[in-house]
Amino acid sequence: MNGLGNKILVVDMRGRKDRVTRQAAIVLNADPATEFDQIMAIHDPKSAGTDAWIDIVNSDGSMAQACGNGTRCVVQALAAETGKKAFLFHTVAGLLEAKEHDDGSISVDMGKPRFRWDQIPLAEEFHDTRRIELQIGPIEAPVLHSPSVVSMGNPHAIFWVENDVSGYDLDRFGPLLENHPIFPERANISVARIRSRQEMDLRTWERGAGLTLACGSAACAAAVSGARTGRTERAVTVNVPGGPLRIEWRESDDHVIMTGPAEWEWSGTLDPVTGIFERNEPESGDIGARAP
Ligand SMILES: N[C@@H](CCC[C@H](N)C(=O)O)C(=O)O
Repeated sequence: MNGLGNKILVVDMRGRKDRVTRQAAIVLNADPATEFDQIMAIHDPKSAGTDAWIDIVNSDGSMAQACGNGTRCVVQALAAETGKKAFLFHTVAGLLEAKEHDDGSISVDMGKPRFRWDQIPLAEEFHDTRRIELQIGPIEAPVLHSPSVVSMGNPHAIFWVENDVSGYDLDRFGPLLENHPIFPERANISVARIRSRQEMDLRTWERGAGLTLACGSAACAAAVSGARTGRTERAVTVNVPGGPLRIEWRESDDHVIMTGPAEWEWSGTLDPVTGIFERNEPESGDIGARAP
């Protein structure tokens, strides 16, 4: 599936006790036919009242705590299978409520952002995470500097820029910043350009996945950071290379709600241990399969 071009493999692990292995992720990502940004592995629920436990695996085989676009894909797959519209998922980061709307768009409650330096986490204490001392490029004329940092369950750094976000060499700076010692668990690195108090453009170098066409949790992180630094309102459109996402940081309960599309592409049979994969014929009726 894809969520605004974020390439997601939704893997049905229900009824099994094992998990998708790191080896399977690496094997799948090495094949252009199955390369992906994230795997969303749907497991049987671990607690009453929830619909599923979700494991999130990046294309380098590392585990992630949040994936906004992938969660929308899971909602669409399960909604197509069950006819249900509303879901409650469990991940390592906690509970996630999500629903499919009548127009096919999907909203995910991404929970509360966390701002404390040790929640993100950062390697050293910063009192104000709206702007931390971090820069890349020549000292006198840094290319990127002073990001806002926030956890949406996973760590994000948002660098505010003045120029077109596509002009920044994230292929080069992304890996350096992702692995900067200030981020002990690495971080997702984004550049954001404000268009108005209701709109911004965003490009993201994802931890464990590299440059992607969309990163839902980064869009939430940017929206929250925009509002927190006085750049934007609490409800914004975030344009990522794959298209727009609607983000609202609700005042009533501090939760961040992300709304956008998901799209089913193809299906197949996967051995989640070895990564051996066989693609199904189109229209097989597997979970998520939709009539064109
Ligand atoms: N594409 C995702 C984020 C996936 C996880 C991230 N790379 C991490 O390791 O934190 C999204 O849509 O949020």
